[in-house]
Amino acid sequence: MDFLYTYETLKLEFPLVGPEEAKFVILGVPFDGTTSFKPGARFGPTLIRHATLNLESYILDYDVDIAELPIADIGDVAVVAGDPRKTADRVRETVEELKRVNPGAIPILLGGEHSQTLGAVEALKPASYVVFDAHLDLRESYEDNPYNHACVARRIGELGVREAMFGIRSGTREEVEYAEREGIAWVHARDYDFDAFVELVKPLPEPVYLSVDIDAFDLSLVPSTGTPEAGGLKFWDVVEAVEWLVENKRIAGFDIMEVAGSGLGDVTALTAAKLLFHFIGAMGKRRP
Ligand SMILES: N=C(N)NCCCCNCCCN
Ligand SMILES: [Mn+2]
Ligand SMILES: [Mn+2]
Repeated sequence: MDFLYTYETLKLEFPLVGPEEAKFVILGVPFDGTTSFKPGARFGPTLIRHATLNLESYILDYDVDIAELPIADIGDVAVVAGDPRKTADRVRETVEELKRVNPGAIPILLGGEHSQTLGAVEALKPASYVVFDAHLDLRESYEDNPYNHACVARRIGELGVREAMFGIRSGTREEVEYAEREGIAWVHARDYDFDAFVELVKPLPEPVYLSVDIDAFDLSLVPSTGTPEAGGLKFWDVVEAVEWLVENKRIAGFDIMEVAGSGLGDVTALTAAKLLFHFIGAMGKRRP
C-alpha cells in the first residue's frame, strides 16, 4: 500500500508485514525545523532503525521474539521544511489513512522533534496523553511559533486530552502556573518512582497515547537530543512504567521523539532502539 506522504527507508531486519495486517506500524518523521539548541533530530528515524540492527529481536525479559510479531514499517513522512504545522498535518493524514485500512493498528512514530506528536494525537484522538520528557512543553508559543516543539503538550491539552508527565526538570513559571490551572499532573525527575507513575496514570481514561521525548532519560544515555538536560531518568525505570502501562491500559499510539545524532551507532539512537524493542515486546507479551 502506498501512502500519500511517505517514502521507503532503511527497514528493520526481520520479516515485516504490510500495514493492512500489522499490529504495530512504524512511521518515521525526520523533522527538526523548530529545534532550538542541538540540531539533528531529522536523522532520528534512520539512526533508530539502524541501531535496531545491533539488537536481538528476542526480548529475554519477556520470552518474546518481536520478529514473530506483525510489524510494518511504512517509511518516513515527507516533511514540509521548516513548517511544523504542515508536517504534523501530513503525520495526521498518514495516521488517519492507516487507521482507515487497519483500525486495529498501533502507530509507532520515530522522531524527529516532539512537535510532530501533535499530528498523531489529532488522528488517534486518545483520551489521555502520558509523556516522559525533561520539559513541560506547555509554552503558548516559542520562537514565534505555537507549533514549536516546546508547545506540543499545550496544543494536545487544548484538544481535551488528559495529560500526565514524568521526568520533568525544565519549564517556565508560566508553564508551571498553566499546568496548575489546567490540572495537568507532572512529576519532577528527582521525585520520580514507579509508585508515583502508577498513582497518576491509573485513574486516566483510555485509550492512552504514550510519548517518550528521549531527553527524559539521563544525559548519559541520550547525549544527542534537541534540548539536552542533566538529571534525567534511568532506562529501566521508564521500561518498568511502559510495561505497567501496556499491561493495564489500552494503547492508542506510541512514539520516541527528539532522537538526534550525526553518526551511525550513536548512543542516543541505541537507547531509543532498545526502548522501541521493549515496548513492542511488552505489547507482544500482553494477554490478547
Ligand atoms: N520543550 C523544550 N524543549 N523546551 C526548550 C525550549 C528552549 C529553552 N531554552 C531556553 C534558553 C534560555 N536561555
Ligand atoms: Mn524534552
Ligand atoms: Mn518534548
